[in-house]
Amino acid sequence: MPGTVAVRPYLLVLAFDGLLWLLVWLYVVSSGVTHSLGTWLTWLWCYRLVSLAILHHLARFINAESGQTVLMRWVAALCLLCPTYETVKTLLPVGSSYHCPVPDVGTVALGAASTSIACVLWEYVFPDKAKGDTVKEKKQQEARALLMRVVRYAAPDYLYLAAAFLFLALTAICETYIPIYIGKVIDILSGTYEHTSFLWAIGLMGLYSLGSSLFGGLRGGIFMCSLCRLNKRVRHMLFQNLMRQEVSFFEENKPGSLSSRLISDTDKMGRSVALNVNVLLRSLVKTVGMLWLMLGLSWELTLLACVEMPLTALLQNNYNTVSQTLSQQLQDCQAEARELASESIGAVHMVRSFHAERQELERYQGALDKIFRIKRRKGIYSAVHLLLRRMVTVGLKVLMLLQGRALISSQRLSMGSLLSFVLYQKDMATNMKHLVYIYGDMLTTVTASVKVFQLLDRTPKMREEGSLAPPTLEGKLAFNNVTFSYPSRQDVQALKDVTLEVAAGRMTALVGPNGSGKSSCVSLLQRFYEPRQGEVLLDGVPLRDYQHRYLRSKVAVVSQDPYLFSGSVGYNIQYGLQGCTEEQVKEAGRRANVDSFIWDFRDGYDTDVGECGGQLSGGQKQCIAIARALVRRPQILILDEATSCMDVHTQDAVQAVLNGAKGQTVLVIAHRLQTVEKADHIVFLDNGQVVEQGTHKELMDRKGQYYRLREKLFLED
Ligand SMILES: Nc1ncnc2c1ncn2[C@@H]1O[C@H](COP(=O)(O)OP(=O)(O)OP(=O)(O)O)[C@@H](O)[C@H]1O
Repeated sequence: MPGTVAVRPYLLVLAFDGLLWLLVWLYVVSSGVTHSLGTWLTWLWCYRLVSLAILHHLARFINAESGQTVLMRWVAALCLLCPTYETVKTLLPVGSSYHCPVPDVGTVALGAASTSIACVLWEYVFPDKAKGDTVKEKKQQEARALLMRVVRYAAPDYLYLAAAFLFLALTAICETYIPIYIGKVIDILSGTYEHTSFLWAIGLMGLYSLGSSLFGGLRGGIFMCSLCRLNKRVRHMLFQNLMRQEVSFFEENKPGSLSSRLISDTDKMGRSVALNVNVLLRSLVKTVGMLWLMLGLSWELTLLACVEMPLTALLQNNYNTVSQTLSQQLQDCQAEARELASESIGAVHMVRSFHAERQELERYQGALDKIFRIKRRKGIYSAVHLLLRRMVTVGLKVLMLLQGRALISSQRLSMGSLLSFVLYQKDMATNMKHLVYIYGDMLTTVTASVKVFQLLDRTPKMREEGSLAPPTLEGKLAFNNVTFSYPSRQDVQALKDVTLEVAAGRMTALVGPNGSGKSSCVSLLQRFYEPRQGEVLLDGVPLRDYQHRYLRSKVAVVSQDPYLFSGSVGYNIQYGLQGCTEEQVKEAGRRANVDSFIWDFRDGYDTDVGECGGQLSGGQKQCIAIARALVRRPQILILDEATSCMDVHTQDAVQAVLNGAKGQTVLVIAHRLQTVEKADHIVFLDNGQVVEQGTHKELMDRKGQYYRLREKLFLED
């Protein structure tokens, strides 16, 4: 509406509405009808609903294309404001003396003016264009869409919200009436004292104060409760969606920033939107009520008070633009500092052993300096803004007091009324400020919420899982001309046209120098990534055609540095398995040589492993990880240097168990010649390519790379 929408249709609708009112006034004056209040209100509602239908069609007729929605919204507000206002007025004590059957010209004009101002403000804050042209317009649209989305998420709590809004409105109404009674008390005290009037005024003032505190408390409590529920809901959805994402997503997004989105941003989003809506509604109810009461006291002073609004709005709008950019920068810098701190603290052993404390301190200091600079700029802008706003406020207050004095001298205003007015004006300025400020706050929230919603909307980049889950599986794996690059390093090929076979029920070893692509093969077998070209097959069928759950139950992987969750040893062994018995856990533990150390712990399998298994040695963690794989009785077992931290004795014991598994396909990556020698088939990888393959004897006889590099490849036993 502002600036871009033609004013003509609005003027035409207004003129037509004026005509309708004129007919009503003429009819009432000429017929001299008198109705009861209830009948009259029903009549007024019917009349305005009919007006709505007429004006709606008129608006459509005169403005077929642009600005339709805005115009329609304005027409609806214009028609319904008057009966709503009259209805509310009859419910309030001050309005109870009301008996005029038709709203006068002033009320109708005020209604039209308030509707227009409200619509301009609304369109200004939330423009309704399908496509925003400028960055600012796009941001405003985003804010609107976001608000609607948060409102949708809050929908299940509609009963709580309805109660909270009811109490909010009651609080605002009670607060609005307090200054009127303060003014009355002053007038009674400064004029001829009437005890009954004084008691009434004091009593009503107390009653309104009590009501505002009581309803305010109820409103706050209920809002908090629904806010907590909203937070819980959004966090649950976000975590659920994060869990669905592909592995490369977690390589590109650091855990620190993801958990920050999950915890602080969701909280900020819910809190800020809820608070904004809360303040917005309260300010709106109070502003309308106060405007009405202020007009009753003096229209000249009301006009002066209203001048403050556009000036403050202008200042606030400029400040919001700067503040929003700075807030976004601040948020990014804070996330960076948090990330840095958690990385350094998490890797404190590494930092200590490399004597890198100073370096880490400097990095953190750099991040803190950035935050400080942004905060300083924010502070300066805020101070200048505050100064300008104060100057406007004080200037207008002086003008108002001068006018107030003139009104009192001409006996058009009492001292008490001036006091009530000053109290209203102060409150009014705050409410106006809130109404304008909320827009800025909403935009600031967008920067936090947009990221939350981006994460909520993100669909995993892995192809959908298949539906295959055959009852029996042979266990034959094959790579057919597989070429693969990590998503975070697209330009480097980790695997180049790899073709290899892992025979069912046999043991195959992958060997090669560091960075040759062994672990990348394992990652593809786990379907953490998709090959860029070629296929990874299980029993001749592409891996992606199998159900995820099925694959996880048939293929178990043990890595060199297994992750243990905080909890007991038993919990870690049966992690992700449902219906696993204690006997099965212990049996797997026995086979994986967990027994060699578990009984030294007082609580046996109930011993807590500490955060990330920090209370266990590397070898012990590997034993538990092997037990975790064995308890699943997988058809295919993949060991990626899974015994590297174990002592020779433990390695031999575990290896004996693994070798003894009949019919199980085993793919092993190892740096011990003894392990590799025993494999039925050895695949030698170098620089992402298969260079040689065969049995140990065949490869030794060939005297190729395997033969030449074996001293470099294998550790001394
Ligand atoms: N997550 C990753 N993101 C990007 N590149 C990676 C990632 N993991 C490995 N690479 C790169 O892929 C290539 C193959 O690495 P891979 O880990 O498969 O080698 P490897 O043979 O298992 O080495 P090692 O014996 O040292 O474990 C290397 O160049 C490595 O830098």
